Amino acid sequence: MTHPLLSLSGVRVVFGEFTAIDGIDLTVDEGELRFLIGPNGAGKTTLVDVVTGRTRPTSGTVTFAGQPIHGRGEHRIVRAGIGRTFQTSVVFEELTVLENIDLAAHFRLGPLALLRRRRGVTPTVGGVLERTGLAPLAGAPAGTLSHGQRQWLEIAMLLAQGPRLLLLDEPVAGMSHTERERTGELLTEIAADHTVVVIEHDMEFLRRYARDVTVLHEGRVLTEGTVSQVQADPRVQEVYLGRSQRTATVGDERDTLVPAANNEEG
Ligand SMILES: Nc1ncnc2c1ncn2[C@@H]1O[C@H](COP(=O)(O)OP(=O)(O)OP(=O)(O)O)[C@@H](O)[C@H]1O
Repeated sequence: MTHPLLSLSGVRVVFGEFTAIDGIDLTVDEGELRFLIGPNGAGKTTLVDVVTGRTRPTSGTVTFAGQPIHGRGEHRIVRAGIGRTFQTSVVFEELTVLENIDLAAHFRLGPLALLRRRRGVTPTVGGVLERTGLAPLAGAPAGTLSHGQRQWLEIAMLLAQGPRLLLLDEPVAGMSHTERERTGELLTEIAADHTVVVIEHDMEFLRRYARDVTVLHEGRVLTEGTVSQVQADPRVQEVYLGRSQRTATVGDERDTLVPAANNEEG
């Protein structure tokens, strides 16, 4: 039986005169790999900001593992077991891969744990290095990593904090084909023992690795379902294709959904 790990109920976020999130109800069950999609400005990042305590909801509730967490600060939410990556990198470039992961592992435990930090590779850090394929690069300064390796380092830093829920913001943006494949495999593997929510624009990646998808539009949940179901939904096509007809420029394929007829799985 599945249990909701994360529940949002009636969440609204208003910035001045602008309503970025307009009454969202959303449930993510323990063990899910959920993709969150939607055109630019749909409210995806704001939603993640609300869950992670970066933005306080104007109204509504957020419950994690049965506890209300809306209104808690970011550090407390990390300690409760929610971790996120950002669109922009947060690694310390001059520190090695190992040092970055080690710092992240101690961050959740608080300032005293950081001060008492021992030299060497703890079992947690060693396990994360192996899992993310970064073990051979443990001694390399983070500043020397490729774009893909840096993204894996950020995922490794999250894993080192031992979260139950990971929120990943566009993990394959800017990656090569090979790096995307490796990231897809890594996400699938991480989802075997974590709950994972991924914001992603890359539709090829979505078709390949997504199970359940929630589509946001103008601060609301437009629809939810499997990749095939949401691709076949005329409202989803309208939102994406309507938008791309109005604003897309040549080469801007980020938000283009392939129509259902082209969906091999459908
Ligand atoms: N601090 C803020 N103040 C005012 N408006 C904001 C603020 N943060 C976000 N917004 C607005 O809220 C809307 C939703 O933004 P959000 O970044 O959540 O969308 P998104 O779906 O993540 O888009 P993208 O795919 O472009 O990242 C946008 O119109 C954005 O301009």
